[in-house]
Amino acid sequence: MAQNYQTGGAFEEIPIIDFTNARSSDPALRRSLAAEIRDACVNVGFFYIKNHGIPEEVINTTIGGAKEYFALPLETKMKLDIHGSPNFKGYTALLGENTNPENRGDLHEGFDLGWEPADCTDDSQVREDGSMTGANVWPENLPGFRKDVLAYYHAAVQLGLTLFPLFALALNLPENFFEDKVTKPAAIMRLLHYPPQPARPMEGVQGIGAHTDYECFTILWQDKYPALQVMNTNGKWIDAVPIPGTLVLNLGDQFARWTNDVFKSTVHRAINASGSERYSMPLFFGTDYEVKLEPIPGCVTAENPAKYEVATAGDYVKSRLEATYAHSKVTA
Ligand SMILES: O=C(O)CCC(=O)C(=O)O
Ligand SMILES: [Fe+2]
Repeated sequence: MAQNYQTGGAFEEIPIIDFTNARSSDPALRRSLAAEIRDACVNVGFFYIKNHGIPEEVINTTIGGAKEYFALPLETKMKLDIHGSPNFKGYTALLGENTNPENRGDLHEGFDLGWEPADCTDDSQVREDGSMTGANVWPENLPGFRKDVLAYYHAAVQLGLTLFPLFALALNLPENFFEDKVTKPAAIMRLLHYPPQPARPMEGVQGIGAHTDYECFTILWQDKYPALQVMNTNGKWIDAVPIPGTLVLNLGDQFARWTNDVFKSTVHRAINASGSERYSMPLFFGTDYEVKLEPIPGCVTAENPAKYEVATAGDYVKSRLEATYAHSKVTA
């Protein structure tokens, strides 16, 4: 059935959506929340989640661990260099990543991990179901770091799983439409540290260059220092100012491809001009590796003909990650 996805003009602000009713047993409340989500996804591609349900304590402990980790000597951190990882896990040094090919490198350092059980202490339980999965790597001599980071990872994954039925409703699909497509979600989490941008930054260097995310959606925690900016359809940068107690959600390219751009994957960047050290934690929520991103029913119409080649979700993300890290790859 053809659907009418009305889009408004260029957005000037990012909506705040209250998730108190996300798990309500009342279908009318879930539907009303889905309608708000739909508006945000069709017009903005970004929204804040209020009452997201992840305890502050879990967030604070994980960020405390991130600060300790990034304070380690560079030499120690480089032992887990992401360029030595077959599955994009481990440490990215300053300028080690280049999200916008027109730039020269991103002024942040990062630590990347994927799924493993919350209480994992060895690698025997690691899942092997696509080339981005497989063992995480962990720093030595940081007691509690693995457990603390995994506590946030699993809380954010649970929040992500709550979102899929709402996205399905937002697309006028049955609530369980995505259920069999996220049985072992390819969710990649990053800890990010942005040093203050110098007053006169090197040309082509930003905290993170203008880009779209690669997966279905990203759940982002950001600290109190403003840096994130989102581009509206007029090419104007809109500040995604930190709002205490909220998370930022943005859609990525998997969803844009899957919905034939009915859901927007919006360009964004971060520039830390605050003068302070800034920390953030994105969790990129992809579907199962082998899911084919074929246009979702109702998203291809005479007015909105198919725009994308069908790709496998995992292959698509992998090719984008390879391009991101290629600029600093050390070849033997
Ligand atoms: O740190 C931020 O605010 C944004 C991070 C981001 O866009 C990303 O990692 O893809
Ligand atoms: Fe991003």
